[in-house]
Amino acid sequence: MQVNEIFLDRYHITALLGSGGFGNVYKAYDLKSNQEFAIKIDVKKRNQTLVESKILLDLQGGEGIPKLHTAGKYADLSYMITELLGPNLNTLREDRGKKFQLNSVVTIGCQALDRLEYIHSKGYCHKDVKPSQFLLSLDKKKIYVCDFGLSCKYIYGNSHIPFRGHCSRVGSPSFASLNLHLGFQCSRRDDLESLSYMLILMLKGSLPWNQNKFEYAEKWQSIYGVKARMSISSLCSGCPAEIEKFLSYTRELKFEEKPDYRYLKSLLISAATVDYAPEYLEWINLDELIEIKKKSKKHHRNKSFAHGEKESEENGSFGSISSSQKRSRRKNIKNKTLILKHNEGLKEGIRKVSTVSRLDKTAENSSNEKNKNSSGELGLIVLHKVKISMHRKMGSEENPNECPQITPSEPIIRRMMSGLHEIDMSTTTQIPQVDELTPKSGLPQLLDRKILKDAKEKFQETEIAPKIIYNNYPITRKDENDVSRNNVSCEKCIIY
Ligand SMILES: Nc1ncnc2c1ncn2[C@@H]1O[C@H](COP(=O)(O)OP(=O)(O)OP(=O)(O)O)[C@@H](O)[C@H]1O
Repeated sequence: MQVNEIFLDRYHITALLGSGGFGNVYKAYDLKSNQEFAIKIDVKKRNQTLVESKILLDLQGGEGIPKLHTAGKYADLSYMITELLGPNLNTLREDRGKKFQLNSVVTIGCQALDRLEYIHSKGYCHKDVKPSQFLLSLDKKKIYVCDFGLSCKYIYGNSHIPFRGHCSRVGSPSFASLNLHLGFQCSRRDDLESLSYMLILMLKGSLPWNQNKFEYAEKWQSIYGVKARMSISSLCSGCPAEIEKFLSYTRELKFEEKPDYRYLKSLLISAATVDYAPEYLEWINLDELIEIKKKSKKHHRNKSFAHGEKESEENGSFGSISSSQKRSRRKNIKNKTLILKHNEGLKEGIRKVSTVSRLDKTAENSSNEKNKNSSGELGLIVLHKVKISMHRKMGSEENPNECPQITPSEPIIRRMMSGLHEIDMSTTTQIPQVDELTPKSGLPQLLDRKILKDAKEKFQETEIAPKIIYNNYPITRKDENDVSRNNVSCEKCIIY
């Protein structure tokens, strides 16, 4: 196939987009529909593209999965025609000085996790996770995953495939998990370990085992030697600590274990800088980002309406809070305070808690944006840093009306202490009740000294960072430095 040829009497080949182990991918203009497509042609004549198109068909409908237009055989070549996408992350990385900014890596990582979770939910492992398999959408705002040529089923019906050794090693050795190097059967964990290496590469600009050029025959062995010997901390040196945790977690997963995608995502979010904006990608300018956020807010609002939630449409309204509270909220933004404030209308629990946080200029703009449009519902808040801590005391003698922090109710603390990983704050039973949060009630009855003491010890002696989920938004991060005398433990959260 050559550029300028007409394929199937219909597709004018306009450029070669990429070529890999199995075939070439071309950009083509469809003379019939006047649309552009990507055509993958199996130059090795092994029908690999047909196999891939069947997997892609199974995955259709998932976010960030390229739409399959058609597939078939032409002479002895198999081909697959899909939605045209933008550049892959590896080309982009090379063009941008080999690295991406931390916050871009967080967005890429979160979206890649979503894509992998979706693929896994369909019973497949991708098996070749690396930056060149992740493509940007044409507007460069979203990450797609492509190339299912090596993908395989890990689950049939409800049964996980059995563990097997002595498997042939395929894919890219640079991103292969240690278990793939050892010839172990691929399962979900391997995709995630590969994703860890991809994140490290995007943050650091190189991987230690790629310093030397190895011959293909010795590549798997030589790379394994470096990868297996190197400690996780040296491999992740220069990266946020969360990346180290990310890699450790993925390496510790058992063959059949279902990965905790939410936990991994919350690690990434915690690694971001304070001014992180969801969906941030360094090549998108700020105006576009605000547009994306507005759209997602609108989407969320529509969803809230669909669930029958009442919403104030008044501009500048914060739901049911009073004008003095609005003023104080604005003041807090101005004063750069980081406070989770409660208001009088706590009957609806955490939904009525207004979050005030001033992080930086971007965050402030976003806060104002939110002030104009949203109902003050926590799930809608973007770019806000929130502190949720377990306080013995609510308010203070001098200012009893001030309620600087939320006190999780006893069941929440108990669940945290029992080592439970997730605390779902979106269900009413777990939302702190009015009485517990009313400053006048003084010490919340349920939080007795013993519970606080035990919880404190538990948090200090272990590395447990319980996840607080609100409306499916993971909002957790344990902040070890923030354990003050009166606090049991503090969770620094980013709600996104
Ligand atoms: N839908 C698409 N739109 C635009 N470019 C694409 C598309 N699909 C693939 N490409 C480009 O072609 C490259 C190779 O595609 P793909 O990974 O599917 O082929 P492959 O032969 O399996 O490659 P490899 O052996 O390197 O994994 C991608 O990295 C990407 O840059």
